[in-house]
Formats: sequence, structure tokens, C-alpha cells
Amino acid sequence: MTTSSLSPMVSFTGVSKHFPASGSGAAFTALDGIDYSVAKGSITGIIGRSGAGKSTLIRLVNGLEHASNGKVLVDGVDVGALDEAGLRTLRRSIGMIFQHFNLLSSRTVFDNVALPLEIAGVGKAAIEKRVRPLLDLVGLDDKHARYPSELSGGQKQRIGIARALATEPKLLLSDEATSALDPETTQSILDLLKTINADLGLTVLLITHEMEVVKAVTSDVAVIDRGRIVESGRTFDVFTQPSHETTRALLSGLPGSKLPEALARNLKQSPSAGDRAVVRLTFFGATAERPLVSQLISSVGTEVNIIAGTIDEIGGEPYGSLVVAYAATPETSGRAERFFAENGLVTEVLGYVA
Ligand SMILES: Nc1ncnc2c1ncn2[C@@H]1O[C@H](COP(=O)(O)OP(=O)(O)OP(=O)(O)O)[C@@H](O)[C@H]1O
Repeated sequence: MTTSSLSPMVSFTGVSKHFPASGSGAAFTALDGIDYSVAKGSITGIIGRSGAGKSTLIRLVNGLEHASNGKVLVDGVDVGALDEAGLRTLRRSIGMIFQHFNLLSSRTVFDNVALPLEIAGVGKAAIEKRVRPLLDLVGLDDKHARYPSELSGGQKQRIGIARALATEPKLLLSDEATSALDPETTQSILDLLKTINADLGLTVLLITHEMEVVKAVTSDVAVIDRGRIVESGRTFDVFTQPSHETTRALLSGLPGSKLPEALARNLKQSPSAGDRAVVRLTFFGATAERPLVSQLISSVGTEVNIIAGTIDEIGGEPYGSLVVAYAATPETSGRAERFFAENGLVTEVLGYVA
């Protein structure tokens, strides 16, 4: 069964969030008509520029904020209709991890992980039974008597994850959980999230400004821009064929997407006589196996420069991206476009250079 055939873990229907004016601050619409579903069992990423509304969206899920309009359902439960007791129950079914870990420095590792269970009124013996396997799961059972100050950033996040899992949630919210970590530690935390997702069937909803993280770990992604979802779908599809300007801008920092700086600086929107067109080609599956470059050169019948290129994979699916430049005359452009269409290549004209 695919994840999308299940009822969603989270659904937003017509959700808006308006913050009223306060003091010197003007009223602000942080979310504006969000319709989106997070599939059960998925690892879904929400990406967007700073201030786009990502944190507000995630705070609606655990009831820390309330929607001004529309409905937020978590596993079918209408979050906006819950009273305080209902919210407490909901929050026990949702784990959360944070950029700065939010561990209590005065508590040992064990006691940090035990905290949500103590709050839920779980007895000592049951806490012992639950916490040690969790510490084992995150690979830190040997650190149970240590204090957060004695741990590395990656270890602190592992404890944050163990704590988030203590009440056996069905949904894990991650707010920039790897943003304070170095790339290697980030990778190990992402591997842990993938394991938890696969082994425990936990749905993960993460917000991040790190496109590498989204690429490495998510199955689905939604792009938010000024309070609206402007693009969403399978991460592979959105990342290899972004349709919205905001998505393209967010992805432009990924290795292989970056143009050499001098070229990027000199890119023009429209060609002058003698200019070359700079075009990104994206290819998938069987296309990736064909000798495209030599075929392109013989089809276009002129010099084709390769400017940047990468072969990579998203969620285990390979794709390639190649940036080429060729004379921007009507004849060559026509021949190139025919070649791209005949070979099913996804293309984007990035601009023109002299
Ligand atoms: N309590 C509040 N009162 C007024 N405005 C708010 C409040 N909370 C958030 N906002 C505004 O709503 C917008 C969205 O904020 P939000 O924190 O959701 O963005 P974000 O995408 O998570 O940004 P970042 O990546 O910088 O954390 C921002 O312009 C922010 O100033």
C-alpha cells in the first residue's frame, strides 16, 4: 500500500492565521488559505524563506496556535475543537524536536527522556522500562547518567529524539532539528529519523531551510511562500522539476545547481546578437543512460559547452542535471528544442551570456 492511499496524518483545509495588530506591530496574515495533507508514514518537508509561515504552520498542528479560519485535523481529530484536556492528549501523540534541543540542563539524560512520561503520570517502573530501550534506540544507553552539558550537539539531538518518542507518538514534528549540526552529524541524525520512520511507522513533518536535508530524508515536500503553499508533491518531482520561482530560488544553492559565479553574474534575461543560451537539462531514469551530450552536439550542429553537471539521487531515484550553453540563434535554438522534446528532457532556459 502506498502512503498516499491512507487517510492523512495531518490535513489543513482552508487554513488561515491572522495575527492582530499589537503595540507598534501591524496586523499580519501569516497563513493564507492552506490546503495540504501530510500522508501517514511519510517524511514530509515544509520549506520556504524566512518568515514564510513554516513555524506558524507547525504550531497549528500541536495546538500552540489556533487557526483563524479553516480546519487542522491530526489523524482525523479537529485540533481547533479541542479543550485543554484534549490538547494534552493530542500533544502526547505528537513528539517534537528543536534546533537547540531544549534539554533541561539540571536533569540527567535519563531524566530528560523520562520527563514527558512523568508529566503523563507514568509510574517509575514503567518509565525505567520505556526509557532504557529508547536510549538504546538512539545509541546512547551508556550516557544515561550524564548531563546535557557533557554531550555533543549530535548526542543532544539524539536525546531530544528519544524524549520526543517517549510517549509513543504517531507524529514527529521537527523544527530545524539539524540546523545547528555539522554535515556529518546531520547525516547521522537524518539516518536515525529514517530508521524511526521505517521501523516505528512514525510520520515525520519537518521544517528546515536546509535543502540538502529535504533531499536526503523526505518523501514529500511542500513549498510555502508568504503564507501560501505554492508547490507540493513528491520530493523527487518537486526537486527535479520545480515549477515555482520560490522553489527554484530555494534549490539554487544545492550542489550541482549552482552556476559558476562569474557566469551567474553575467546572465541576461534576453539575448543580444552573438549571445549563447544557458540551459539546464534535467534527465531521469532511462534518459540518464543515453549518450545525450554527443547526440545534442550532433543535433544542434554547433559548439555546445558544458558548464555544470551533476548526477545524484533523491530517495534512491537517480537523476542528472546538466547546464549547457550554445549559440542563441533561432536555428540552433530550434534544433536544440526539437532535440530536447524528442528525448523527453526537462529544460529550463536560465538566461543568456555573451
Ligand atoms: N505571534 C505573532 N504575532 C505577530 N506576527 C507573528 C507572530 N508569529 C509569527 N508572526 C509573523 O508571521 C510570519 C511567519 O512567521 P513564521 O515564524 O511562521 O515564519 P517561518 O517561515 O517559520 O520563518 P523562519 O524560517 O525565519 O523561522 C512572520 O512574518 C512573523 O513575523
